[in-house]
Amino acid sequence: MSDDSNVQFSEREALLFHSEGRPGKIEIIASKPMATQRDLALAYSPGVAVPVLAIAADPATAYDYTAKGNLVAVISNGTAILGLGNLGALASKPVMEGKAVLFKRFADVDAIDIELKTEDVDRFIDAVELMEPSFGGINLEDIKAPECFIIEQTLRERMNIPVFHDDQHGTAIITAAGLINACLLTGRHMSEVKVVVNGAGAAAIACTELIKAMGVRHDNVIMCDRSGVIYQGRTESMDQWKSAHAANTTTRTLTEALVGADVFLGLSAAGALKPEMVKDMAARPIIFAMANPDPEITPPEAMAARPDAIVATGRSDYPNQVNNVLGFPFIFRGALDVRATGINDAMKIAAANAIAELARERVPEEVAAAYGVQHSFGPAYIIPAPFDPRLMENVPVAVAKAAMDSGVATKPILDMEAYRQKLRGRLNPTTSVLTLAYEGARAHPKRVLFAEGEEEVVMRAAIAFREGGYGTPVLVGRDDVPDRLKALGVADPESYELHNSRNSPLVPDMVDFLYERLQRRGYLRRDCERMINQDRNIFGAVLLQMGHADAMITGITRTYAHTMREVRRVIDPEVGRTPFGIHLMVGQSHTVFMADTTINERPSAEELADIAEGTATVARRMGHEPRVAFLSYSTFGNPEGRWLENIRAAVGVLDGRNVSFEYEGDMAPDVALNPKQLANYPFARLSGPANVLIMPGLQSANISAKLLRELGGDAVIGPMLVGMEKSVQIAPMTSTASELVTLAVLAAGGIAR
Ligand SMILES: NC(=O)C1=CN([C@@H]2O[C@H](COP(=O)(O)OP(=O)(O)OC[C@H]3O[C@@H](n4cnc5c(N)ncnc54)[C@H](OP(=O)(O)O)[C@@H]3O)[C@@H](O)[C@H]2O)C=CC1
Ligand SMILES: CC(=O)C(=O)O
Ligand SMILES: [Mg+2]
Repeated sequence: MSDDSNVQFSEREALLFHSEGRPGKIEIIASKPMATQRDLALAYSPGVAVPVLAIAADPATAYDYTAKGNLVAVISNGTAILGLGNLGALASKPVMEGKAVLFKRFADVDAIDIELKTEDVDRFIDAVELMEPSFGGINLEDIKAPECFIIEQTLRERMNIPVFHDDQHGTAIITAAGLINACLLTGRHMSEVKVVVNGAGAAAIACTELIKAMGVRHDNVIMCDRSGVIYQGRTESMDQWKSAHAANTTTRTLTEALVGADVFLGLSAAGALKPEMVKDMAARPIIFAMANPDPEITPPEAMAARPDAIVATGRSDYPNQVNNVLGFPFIFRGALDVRATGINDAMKIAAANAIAELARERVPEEVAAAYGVQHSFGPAYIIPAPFDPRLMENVPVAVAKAAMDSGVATKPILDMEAYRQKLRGRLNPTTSVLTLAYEGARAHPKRVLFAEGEEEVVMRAAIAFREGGYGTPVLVGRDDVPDRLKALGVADPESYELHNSRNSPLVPDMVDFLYERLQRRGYLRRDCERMINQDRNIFGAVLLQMGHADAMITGITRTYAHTMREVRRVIDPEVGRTPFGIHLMVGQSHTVFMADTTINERPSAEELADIAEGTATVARRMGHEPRVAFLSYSTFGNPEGRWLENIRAAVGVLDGRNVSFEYEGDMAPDVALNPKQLANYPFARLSGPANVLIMPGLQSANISAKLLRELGGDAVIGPMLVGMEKSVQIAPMTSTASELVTLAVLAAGGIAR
C-alpha cells in the first residue's frame, strides 16, 4: 500500500493477487470422490435420502452427515469495512473471503463469506437467523456501531450456535492479551492505568467493556469519537452504548485527554493520532494504534515522538500485531470442537489469557530464527505472531475447557491431551515453515540474482521480492530493463541492480575466472568470452561464484536439463554430495517430499542413499520427522525384476551409515502411503505412512512430479535443487512470479541446500 513506511506491495500487485487465475480467494472442493455413477448416486439422489431421514429423526446427526460442524459463515453488510468506512456489502467481499481463508489456513475451519445487502437491522437479523441450519457458527464482521450491538445481541438470544462479532470481541480479546503484557512490562496494574480510547464503535466499545471487566477503573477511561471526548452530559451524536462510557471530565479533545494517560487504544481511523499528541502521555506510554489498513499513527512516527513507548498496530509488517486474526480462528476451533451453543465471557477471557501467556513463554526456535533476537518477550514482542504454531494448540484447548466449565459445551472433550495432539495434526508444519522462511528472509535479507531479468514474470518476482523486504534482487538483463520495470509500476527502476554482459565492467575478471576454471577441460579463452557475453546463465553463475550474490534463480527460458548443463559449467556439486531435485506436495495437513525428480537418470545404490539423506535433512528443516520409502513397482522384492538391485542395495547402504531417521524399501507407492497396505508388512520399519519418497530413477520421478503438478490437488513446490556448492535454483518454465519468490526465499534462507 502507499503509506510512507515499510511498503510491502504495490496496489497493482494487490489487484493482480486477487484477479490472477481463478478470481477471488476461495473455491469449494468436494470432500468425497465424485468419479463414478455410484459416487453420484450416493452423494445425491437417491443415496442422499438416507442421511436426510436420519437428520429429520435426530437433528444432532447433522454434525455426523454434513459439513455443518466445521462450517462458519463470515457475514457482513459492509457498513464498517476495516477502517475504510461504509462501502457497501459487495465491496466487503474481498475482506470476508480473506477472513474465510484465514479460518482455513490457521485453524482448518471451513468458512464461507456471505454479504447481505441491507442496512436494516431487522432484515439483517432475520436473514442470519434463517441460516442457522447451515452452519456450526456465525462470525459477524465489519458491521458498524451501534447497529452491530443490536444485531449480535438479538442473534445470540435467538440462535443456538455460536454468534460472535469479531470486530467487537475478537479485537477485545487480543487487545486485552496485549495490554496484560504491556502492563507487566511497564510495571503497571490494571486498576491504576489511565486509558484513552479513540473510537466509540464496535471494536472500541467491546475493548473498553472487556478491559473494565478485567479491572481497569471506569473513572480512568476517557473515550473519544469524531466529535472529541465523550463526557457526561454530552448530547451531540450519542447513543446508549457511548453514554455507558461517558467520562466525568473537563477535557474535550483527544489532545487534552491524552495528557498524563498511560494507554492509548485506537480503534478509529488512519492518522487520527498526531505525534505531538503523544508527547504529553505518561512515561513508557502504551500505544495501540489498531485501525486498519493504516493505523492511527505509524510505529516510526510514534517512536520518534516517544522513544520510551510500547507500540502495537493491527498490521503484520510492524512488530506487535494486535489483530483479531490471532484469535478468531482458534476461538471458533475450540467452540466448534465442543459444539458450544455460544461464545461466552469465560471463553473470551480464557482465550485472552492463553494468548498473553504464549507471548511470555520461550519463543520456539523456528520463530526466533525467523525474527531475530528481539522476538523474546519484551516491548517489541508483547503478543505472539499469528502463525505461531502453538496458538493452534493452546487457544482452542483453553476455549474448549472454558466452554465445558461454563456449561455451554454440548459435546465435551473427554481426553484433552488427545485433543491437543489432534489439533497439532490438523495443520501442516510446512506452511508455518514457509511463512517463517519469508519472515527469516526479511530479518536476514540476502542478495538473490535473477539470471533472466528481462522476462516479465521474473521482473515481477524481483519487484515482489524487493517490495516484500525479502532481500535485494540482482538482475541480469539488457539496458531496457529499467524502462520495463517502470512500465510494471516501479517508481525508481534505476535503483535496481542490473548487470548487462555487453557493458559490465566486471566482464574481464569474469572471463579470467571462467577461463581459469575451464582451461583444462578443453575450453579456449575465446570460448569463455563468448559464454560470458552470450549466455545469461553462465554470466549469472559466474557473478554468483565471484560473490556478487548469495543465491541465483533461473529456468524460465530454457529447459531444465539445458539450464543445468550451463550452470554446471560454472558451479560444482558440494564436495562429497550428489546433487538432486526435490518436489514437495503440500496439502492442508501433510507434505510429501519426492526426490530425485530432476538430475540422476539411474542413481546407484550409494546415490540413492545420498538422495535419501539429503531429502530427510530438508524434510526436517521444514518441520517434518522423515519417514523414507525407497519406491519401486515391487514391494520387498515381489514381483522380481531387473531394476530392483540398486533400490534394495540402497537400504543396505543406509543400514551401514547409522542414520537417525526411519527408512524402508523397496516398496510400491500404495504400500508407502496407505497405512492399510503397510499393515500387510508388519515387519516394515516405518512407524507411519512415508513422507519422503525416493524414486528409483529419473523417468518415473520426473513423470510423477510433473503429473502431480498438472493434475494433483495439493500445491506442488519445486523442484528444489539440493547439493550444489552455491545456492542455485532452476525453476520450471511455467513458474508464476509468486512461485519464483518462494524459490528465491528458500534459496536465500538455506532451506533448499
Ligand atoms: N486490529 C484489529 O484487529 C481490528 C481493528 N479494527 C479497526 O478499528 C476501527 C473501527 O472499526 P469498527 O469499530 O468495526 O468500526 P465502527 O464503524 O463501528 O466504529 C468506528 C468508530 O471510529 C470513530 N472514528 C472514526 N474516525 C475517527 C477519528 N478521526 N477520530 C475519532 N474517532 C473516529 C467513529 O466515531 P463516530 O462514532 O463519531 O462516528 C466510530 O465511533 C477500524 O479502523 C478497524 O479497522 C476493528 C476490528 C479489529
Ligand atoms: C481486522 C479487522 O477485523 C478490521 O480491521 O476490521
Ligand atoms: Mg473487521
